[in-house]
Amino acid sequence: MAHGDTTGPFEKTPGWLDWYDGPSKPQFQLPAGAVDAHCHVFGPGAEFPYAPQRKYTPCDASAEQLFALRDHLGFERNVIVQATCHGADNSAMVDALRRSEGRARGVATVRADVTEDELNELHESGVRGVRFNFVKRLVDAVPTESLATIVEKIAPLGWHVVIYFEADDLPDLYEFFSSIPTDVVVDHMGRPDVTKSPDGPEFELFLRFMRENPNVWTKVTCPERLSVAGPRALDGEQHAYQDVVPFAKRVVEEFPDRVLWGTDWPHPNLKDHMPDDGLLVDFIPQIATTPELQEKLLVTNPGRLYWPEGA
Ligand SMILES: O=C(O)/C=C(\CC(=O)C(=O)O)C(=O)O
Repeated sequence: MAHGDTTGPFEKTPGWLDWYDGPSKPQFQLPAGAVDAHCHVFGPGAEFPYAPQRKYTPCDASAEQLFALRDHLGFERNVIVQATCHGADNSAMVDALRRSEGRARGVATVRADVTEDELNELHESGVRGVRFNFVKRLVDAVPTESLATIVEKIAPLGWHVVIYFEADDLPDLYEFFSSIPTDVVVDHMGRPDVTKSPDGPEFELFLRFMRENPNVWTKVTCPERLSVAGPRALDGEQHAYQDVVPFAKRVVEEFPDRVLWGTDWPHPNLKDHMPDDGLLVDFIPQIATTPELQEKLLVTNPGRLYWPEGA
């Protein structure tokens, strides 16, 4: 695939899977105003170099390519999340926000010594949150004291905190997460092990975390990352990732006003397969089964968090 060769001066991580070229048109018609609330841009590396401390080197995935996918799938807007391969240099993401003509908001990575001026500039470009990543293969650990400093700095701007962790780590992080006073958005339902029961103790802890903390939201995203048994969103499959459905459906039904959905394009670090993004959109009606739930998941909820002033 041609796009996989465009890494500029960088060499991709061996075995890297490039994003899917020529995705199908979804059969599911997205509601007007739908937001892809979790996606990334990578580079292009020749223009926005990847960070020296990165744990992976992706293929390029530019703002233009993201916006073309948005239009193809039928989304109106994007939330672009800073990817760890760019470290705390948000310039590729900010450049994409500036080019989006108000149709994208961002989630940045910042360090504890970030200044008020820098935060104001990020805000002006469309950033509305910061991401704290606890996935060990992606980042080196940052002390929670530094993260608490960041929270103090971003709270006056009305921003929220996106947290990315694996289910095994929730017990240790539960108290810290519960202490965050801003809105908190959990990536990918806290990455449950879907070979376990959705009614078992591991997922119950995550549900309890959401019940006890009304400021906590979650993205019911990444079935392609969480699924073990498939089937994969390829070759026209309309019932992909059955093993993830009970988890995501349960969350959508219990917390309809605190869920978000996104493609996760360009799907960093998938090892097994690269999904057809059109078929990924067709996953949505399996987990949000009524027009009311779909409207909240795709339009109302991301609107409240990222465009509270109105579209
Ligand atoms: O795209 C995601 O959400 C998941 C990622 C990558 C990531 O978070 C990052 O690079 O910042 C993953 O599990 O490798």
